[in-house]
Amino acid sequence: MAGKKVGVLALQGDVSEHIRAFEAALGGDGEVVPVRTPADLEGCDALAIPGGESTTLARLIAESGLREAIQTFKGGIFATCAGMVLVATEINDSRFEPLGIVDITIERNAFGRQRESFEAGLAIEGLDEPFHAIFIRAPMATAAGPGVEVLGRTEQGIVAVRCGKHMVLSFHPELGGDLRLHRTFLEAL
Ligand SMILES: NC(=O)CC[C@H](N)C(=O)O
Repeated sequence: MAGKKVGVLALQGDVSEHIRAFEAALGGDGEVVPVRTPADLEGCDALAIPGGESTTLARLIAESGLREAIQTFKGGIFATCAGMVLVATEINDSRFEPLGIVDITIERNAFGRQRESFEAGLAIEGLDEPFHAIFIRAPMATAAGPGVEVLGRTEQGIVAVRCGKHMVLSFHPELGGDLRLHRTFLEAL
């Protein structure tokens, strides 16, 4: 994973947390850059799409001209929470079209009002110890296509998947200081 360049979509959401987490995971070997335009994405090996508000992010992605640039991006995508909604092929919200990059069907805010926010020790495929996962108004996947590997689920549904170089998570690994998933992602680039 030497010398990788990671872009973090910097239009809305918890951008600085993602930048800090990837800087820590790279440990000085590589660089992390904010992505606001298609030109910023050029030369990146990966793009992180942070949590935030997916309806707003979808609008800002379209306005910045990044929609097509992300759809044709050859690197790995690390999508969390609202990012998970955005990369999906299908969502239960007709207000915007997701990017259609990872073959998953998404239910937004899937855990209901009483559980807007919760934390859970989650078993994840490939990790020896459970991952302390922080969920904030999280989506979940109700279905995953044939090319998609399910890495983790709760009683309600799928919360972590991989698809080629992409890693897609309902929760927020950029909060909490556990960088195992960042490292797994970077190693596969
Ligand atoms: N923390 C988050 O990213 C929440 C995502 C939000 N519920 C959405 O669908 O946009």
